[in-house]
Amino acid sequence: MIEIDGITKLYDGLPAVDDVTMTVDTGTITVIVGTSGSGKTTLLRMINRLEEPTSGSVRINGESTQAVSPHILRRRIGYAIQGHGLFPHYTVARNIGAVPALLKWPAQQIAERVDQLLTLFSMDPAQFRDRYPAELSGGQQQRVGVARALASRPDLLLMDEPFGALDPVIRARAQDDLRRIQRRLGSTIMLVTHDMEEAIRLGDRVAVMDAGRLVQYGAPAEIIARPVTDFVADMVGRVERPLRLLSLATLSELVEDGAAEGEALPVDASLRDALSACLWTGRDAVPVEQDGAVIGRVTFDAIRARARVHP
Ligand SMILES: Nc1ncnc2c1ncn2[C@@H]1O[C@H](COP(=O)(O)OP(=O)(O)OP(=O)(O)O)[C@@H](O)[C@H]1O
Repeated sequence: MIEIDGITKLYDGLPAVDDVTMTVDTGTITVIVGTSGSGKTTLLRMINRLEEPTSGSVRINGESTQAVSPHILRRRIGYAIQGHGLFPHYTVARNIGAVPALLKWPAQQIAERVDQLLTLFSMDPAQFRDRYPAELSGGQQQRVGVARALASRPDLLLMDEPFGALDPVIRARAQDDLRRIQRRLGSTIMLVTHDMEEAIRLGDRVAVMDAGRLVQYGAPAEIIARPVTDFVADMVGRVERPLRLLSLATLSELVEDGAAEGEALPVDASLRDALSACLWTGRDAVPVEQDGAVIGRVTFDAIRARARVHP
């Protein structure tokens, strides 16, 4: 568990981060979202002490970050940034194994970990482990950057706009990969973005920052349905609220007995996908499949009822 208690950072007497208190549960993704200059990066960098707080404290699994020297702390906390920050003269394997090597893991264990992570990120180890960063695509470099940050099984992974440089298709895939890998490894992740769509897609919890303050902290559905300030409502996008809610729910919630025409959608597709399929093909319902067999349908009416946000 990460406990951030009354943390503040002043630059020239002005607060970049203003008295933020929040708790992050182990094994979850927390996304910090806000406009430019709202203090997201400064908050993140105070957790691994790349910035020292003016006041307040951070505890990781009960231990104050001030009780550990910064360079030891940073070996325990993974850090991934936009543009990946890979060492250009190291191979992929050496980049990923950099922190385990500092921690003096045996070579065999490092090699196994490198191959395991490359495989998790859908990169064939035999093909990629000996390449240099310049021999990878942008999306592959970004995946190696995240693999490197996860290599030593850190207590916590901090990610600052990790997907900022990627095109929308690769970005969506990178988000799905991260989610899948985080679930698999049980990692605790804090991720900064200015993109509410990304926050909702990735976050178990979303922390909205405005002018250095934490204005709302909750599950994505709660932020969408009950924004506490106009600023949060604007960040969510008032018009898009029902669509965002639908993107959080899967067909499994609304599947019912009965037949429907046309191509089936998988039971773990989002209700937003089902709505889109209904609108695109003019259907009142779509069939739902699981393991290759149709198990029922989801109706347009049920989706519409589910999307209503009660004021
Ligand atoms: N080293 C510094 N010296 C002075 N002011 C700083 C410094 N670093 C950040 N700031 C100021 O602190 C505020 C918060 O910056 P921060 O980088 O944390 O915001 P952010 O939400 O991450 O923004 P962005 O999305 O643009 O990266 C800004 O007003 C910024 O100008």
